[in-house]
Amino acid sequence: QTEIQLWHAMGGTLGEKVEEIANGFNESQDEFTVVPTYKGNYTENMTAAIAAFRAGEQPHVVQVFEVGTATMMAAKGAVRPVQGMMEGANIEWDADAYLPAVKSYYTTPEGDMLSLPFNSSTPVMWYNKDLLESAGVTEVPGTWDEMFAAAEKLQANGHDCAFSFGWQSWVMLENYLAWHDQPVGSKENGFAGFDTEFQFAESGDLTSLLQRIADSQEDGTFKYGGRRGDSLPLFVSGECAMWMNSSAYYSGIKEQAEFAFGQAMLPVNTEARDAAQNSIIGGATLWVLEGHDEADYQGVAEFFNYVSLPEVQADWHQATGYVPITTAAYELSQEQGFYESNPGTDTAIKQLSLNEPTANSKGVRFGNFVQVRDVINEELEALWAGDKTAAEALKAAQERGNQLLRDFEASNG
Ligand SMILES: O=P(O)(O)OC[C@H](O)CO
Repeated sequence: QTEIQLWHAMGGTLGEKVEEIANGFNESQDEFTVVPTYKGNYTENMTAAIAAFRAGEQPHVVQVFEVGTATMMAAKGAVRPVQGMMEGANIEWDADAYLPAVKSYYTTPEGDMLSLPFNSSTPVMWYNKDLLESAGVTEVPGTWDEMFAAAEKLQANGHDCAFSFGWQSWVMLENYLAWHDQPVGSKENGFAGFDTEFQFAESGDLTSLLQRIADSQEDGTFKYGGRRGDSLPLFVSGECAMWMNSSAYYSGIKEQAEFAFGQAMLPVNTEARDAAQNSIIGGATLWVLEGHDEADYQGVAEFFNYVSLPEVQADWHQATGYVPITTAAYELSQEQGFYESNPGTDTAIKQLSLNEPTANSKGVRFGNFVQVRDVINEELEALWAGDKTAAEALKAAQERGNQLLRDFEASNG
């Protein structure tokens, strides 16, 4: 049997689920064996794969978060585009089966799919029903003013920490701007060319909101809990009543929370609850690396086809909170009554498709974005620590980010 190496970044229950999918594929045929290996978080996994490629020891498939898209696109010669691989393989495959909001993030301007959507998510607002109810918050906050009003009620009820969030650049900057139909950067957020510049520091309402959040640490309204999902314990322990982060924390929250929880759309920063645009995806896709025997790619293509099967996708979606990546998997989940039995679990997909995406809300594609995210993290941490104002932090992040964009452009044309 031919082994297909798959490097991924899914820890805990998500990792177990990846193993389950690989086993399912391995049992479905007898020519190929997919071997999944957990390589750490998204950045660590991507860095490991790039280093392995240079050493000629790369896996066939690597899971890369949406942030690494431009970097992978620029790695010509290292990456085998999925569209060509699938069409060249001996399988029946339909690129149109994938949800447009998901697929468009990973396609070339010519419409060719570069990597396989596997685990796509979007940030939602997780809330502790028990805490909100006992504080007399009868409606889940839909606007930022309502968030702060809920915080007052929680405090009056003796409860500090109204909210926290994780993946802060993704949730509070990239998605905040898409949700309010404002640009993160020029050139359609980088989709129309690498000669783009960041513009996020020019959003007056984002600046004021971040300052308001930083100031609200004083009375315990907001509590910063670290990067990525590091603040999950603040929510599942019941310390913070609301938590904005990926829909893909569903399995972790279900497993750990000893209270009734729900998920709702992100708050809007205006009086009008229905003013929201649409949120943008996150999560990751599967990229195929060059350098293996030609026959191996038939196995990769078969595995990708298996991963995309309605029943495999629907099960993955329902277990994890990642959105169903094909229309058929979404419809199957509806038919199975999953959303009726688990209210709120369609929040992510509804929020992603709330409106026809605009140039500001179809996604972001910036060079060196893994490094830019680090810069944004550092600057926002300076804001939470009280070392900078929101305006200073955003301005510094924008200037440092623009330098990274220019470096990327210089090395990739
Ligand atoms: O936790 P995930 O997998 O939904 O990913 C969150 C962010 O998109 C990562 O950039």
